[in-house]
Amino acid sequence: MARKPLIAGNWKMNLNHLEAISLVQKIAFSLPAKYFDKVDVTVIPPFTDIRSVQTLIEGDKLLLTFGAQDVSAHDSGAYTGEISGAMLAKLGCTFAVVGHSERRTLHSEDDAAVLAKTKAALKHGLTPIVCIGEGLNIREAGEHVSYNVAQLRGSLAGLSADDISKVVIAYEPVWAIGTGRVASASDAQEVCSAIREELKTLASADVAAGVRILYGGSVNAKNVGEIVGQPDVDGALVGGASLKADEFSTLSAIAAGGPLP
Ligand SMILES: O=C[C@H](O)COP(=O)(O)O
Repeated sequence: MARKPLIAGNWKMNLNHLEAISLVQKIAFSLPAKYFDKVDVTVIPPFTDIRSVQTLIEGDKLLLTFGAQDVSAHDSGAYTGEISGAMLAKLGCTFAVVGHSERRTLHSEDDAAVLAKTKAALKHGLTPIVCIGEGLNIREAGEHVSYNVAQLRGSLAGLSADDISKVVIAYEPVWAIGTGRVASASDAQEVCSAIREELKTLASADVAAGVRILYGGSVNAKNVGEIVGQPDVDGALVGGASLKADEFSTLSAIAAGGPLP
């Protein structure tokens, strides 16, 4: 089954709302409509930028989509600091990242918490980008495949095949995030292929064939081509390189199969 590549730019805690507008304008300017037939491109700004990004994208009818870096497991109520899926959906978000390794590590989010957020995203019509990935110790012990499969099972536990068909999975080896140390294309393929195999068990072969699996970790315009050229890698979750308009547009164009902007 043909899967349209997805390039998602996770800005993390960078750029205020004015800087956000400027970056989205630059990306949109350098990626004309023809690219969007072959690649989906989304930006994932901080919560405080989302309204500005929405106004720009909807007002100018840009073909980019946007999403959030996290979503509350709760719908509403006394959860100071949290943002609900309903709020994000009302803002027009397409995606919500859940279980990013920085949330898992810095905010002690375990698979159960990630599952709850995945369910909340789905409930409100958002596409969860469910992140999994091993640390360096696991990789060096050669246990990365079983570790990622276990994290996948925990993060999707009990979801119906229909729900699983609506998620995006992002494989992000923690040792490759923000380090400049990118996994080799075959490393990425090994784990992404194991993820797809497990999705067959968790859902069905048809569902597994349709789910997009991204790689994340030091992706840039130089390495994206080889990575997304792997049979089970359907795009990238991009951190640092998504903050540079030229780099992000170029790597999105490469994922679309060209031509370069
Ligand atoms: O969400 C994105 C990933 O954490 C990758 O970040 P990076 O491209 O800066 O390594």
